[in-house]
Amino acid sequence: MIEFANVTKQYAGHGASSHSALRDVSLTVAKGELVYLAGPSGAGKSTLLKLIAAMERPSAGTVTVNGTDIGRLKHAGIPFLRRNLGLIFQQQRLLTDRSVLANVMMPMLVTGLPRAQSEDRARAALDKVGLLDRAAAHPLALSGGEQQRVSIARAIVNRPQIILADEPTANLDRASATKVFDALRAFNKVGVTCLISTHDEHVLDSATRVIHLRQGMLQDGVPAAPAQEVAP
Ligand SMILES: Nc1ncnc2c1ncn2[C@@H]1O[C@H](COP(=O)(O)OP(=O)(O)OP(=O)(O)O)[C@@H](O)[C@H]1O
Repeated sequence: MIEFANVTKQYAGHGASSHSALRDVSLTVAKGELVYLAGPSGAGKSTLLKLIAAMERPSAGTVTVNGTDIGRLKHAGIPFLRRNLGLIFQQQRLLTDRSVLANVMMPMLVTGLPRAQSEDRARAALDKVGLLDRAAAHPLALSGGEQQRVSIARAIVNRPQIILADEPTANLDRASATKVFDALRAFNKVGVTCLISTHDEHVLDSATRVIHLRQGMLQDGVPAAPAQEVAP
């Protein structure tokens, strides 16, 4: 379970007079939910996801992830938190000097899982995102959408309870974006909680839950329809 209670985030360098990246945000995401984050550029979507992953700390309020208070989490506790998180962020690009398979094996090798077992699980993950036949390829030989699906495979190999994806379909065409969202939805179907920021209207229109942010604040429900013209 993820809980934000009156969370404000102000980055260092943001003066007192400037706006906060998040302002007094309270929300709950239950285990197994699929939630999209929507809002214009700069609305605070990435900040919200980074707070869950302890990549940032709240300036005020509390962020709780599976009972852990992120604001009080010691540095040494971060790897334990992240073990339950599958992160799909722009900063975590694939390593281009090794194969797709090696990229997906990496999170398991760093936790000390034996190589043979890591390879089996990496192949199974690549199969789930429809890319097993590209295991030996190098990431740069793949399309943007395929690379993003490899990132998803890499994010889920350690069987996280929660997937956080920050605009996973930015710069992808419709067909590639559909495959990326299908892969994420498939993991949600087997019980993984998913939080996905996106501008993709296609996906937002059919979503069961969308959190709208604007200038760091939650917008309740769907944005209001444009004002009706009043007949003279
Ligand atoms: N590391 C940082 N230092 C200072 N300000 C930051 C930092 N990261 C984000 N901000 C500011 O916080 C606000 C929210 O940014 P954030 O990246 O969370 O928005 P976003 O909704 O994810 O935007 P986008 O859709 O463009 O990715 C913006 O005003 C941004 O400039």
